[in-house]
Amino acid sequence: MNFYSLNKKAPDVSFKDAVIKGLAPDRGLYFPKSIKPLTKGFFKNIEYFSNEEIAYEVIKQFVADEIPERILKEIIKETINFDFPVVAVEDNIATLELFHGPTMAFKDVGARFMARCLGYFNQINNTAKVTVLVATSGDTGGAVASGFLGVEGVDVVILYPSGKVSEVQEKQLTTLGKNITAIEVNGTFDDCQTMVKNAFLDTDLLGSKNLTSANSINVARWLPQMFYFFFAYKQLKNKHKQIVFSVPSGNFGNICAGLMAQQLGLPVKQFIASTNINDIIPNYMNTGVYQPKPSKQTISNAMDVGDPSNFVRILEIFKNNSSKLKDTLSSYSFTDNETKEVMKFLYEKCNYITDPHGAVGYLGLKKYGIDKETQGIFLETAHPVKFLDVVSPIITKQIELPKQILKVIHKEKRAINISTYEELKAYVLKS
Ligand SMILES: Cc1ncc(COP(=O)(O)O)c(C=O)c1O
Ligand SMILES: N[C@@H](CCOP(=O)(O)O)C(=O)O
Repeated sequence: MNFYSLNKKAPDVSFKDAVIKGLAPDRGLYFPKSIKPLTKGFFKNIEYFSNEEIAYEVIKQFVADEIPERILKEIIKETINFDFPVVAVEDNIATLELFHGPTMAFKDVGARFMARCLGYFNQINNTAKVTVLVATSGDTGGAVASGFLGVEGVDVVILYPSGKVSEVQEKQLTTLGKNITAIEVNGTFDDCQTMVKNAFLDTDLLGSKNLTSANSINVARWLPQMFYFFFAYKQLKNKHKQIVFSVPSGNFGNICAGLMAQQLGLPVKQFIASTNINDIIPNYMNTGVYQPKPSKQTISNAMDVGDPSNFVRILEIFKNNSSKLKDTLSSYSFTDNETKEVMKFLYEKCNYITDPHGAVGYLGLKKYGIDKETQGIFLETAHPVKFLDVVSPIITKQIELPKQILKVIHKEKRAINISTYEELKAYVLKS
């Protein structure tokens, strides 16, 4: 399968080249040339497929023959070797828990898949060292650090906004060492993301380094995020109800993967992009004007994004037809107070502890309105333990630290402080 740049000023590339480049030379995101729906038989029999078989069916057209079937199946097996349960929360509302992986956030799936694809391509090409640049508002960094730790021939540089990630998130991305370096940026997530994008245009860097991105910019990070929408569907007892997914959204890669799953034939009535007060897309849906803004700090910090990268991919799926987009996508924004109130409600009335991002997802379903003909599913995108300072006072009890967190929480943070792109460039050039 070939991929084209959404800026339409760069040549088409194969899956392998899209993964190795990350971003197209014209700064556009790559998008698949075609999307072929899966067969009716696949959906009819989905309950009888293992998660690995489902993931293989979903991804194979995009990877095509660039990774042999046996190796792709092995990559998938290693990527998704944990659970993705759908848990009932109240009548007609369930949550898809995406936090059972090594860093307890949904990013583990994309990061592990991409690390293995890149490792395979490096091995067959005998490529010189690759530098993976990644910007994080919280969870991508930890997942990429864990997914790429010790991968031969790959150095990872993670940029994160100083003082704007949780303690657990910071430990996950700053303590692993080896081929992983953390850069603490005096700025916002958007500043980090802009620095990463600038690096891809910098001829000095491109001349001396093989750079790629492990943000959802990269198709091997983004596309596997389709898998768990199918895993959720497989688990639904009543598949005749109308399905509504609410996806807590920041950079919009995850919801865009859900919309891709729908293009493959997954029967979803509506997607809801639920955001915190960083409301660029809710505003776009109301006004038709895309107006990026500096991001504001919230308790759902991983969604503090003021210029979501993937919205261009969403527009492309709908061929820029805003009425078709509105038929399928709704988007609502919620304040921190609303989020805290609903976290308390869910704990006290439904006996379910959400993290602040999942809580925003739940609020989205409530605002949309779920009746008895509908099955609402909100994505619980990270484990509440990643946000102890927010969650503990709300539920007024201690949460036990799981083994994944105990592994890093007492380790020493190591990060390089920078404020400008020039400092990043100097670091990458000398590394
Ligand atoms: C816990 C959590 N929820 C939601 C999001 C938003 O996801 P996306 O950036 O794909 O919209 C993130 C960021 O990746 C996250 O870490
Ligand atoms: N919310 C993200 C921001 C980066 O998103 P990505 O999916 O493009 O990597 C984070 O947690 O870092």
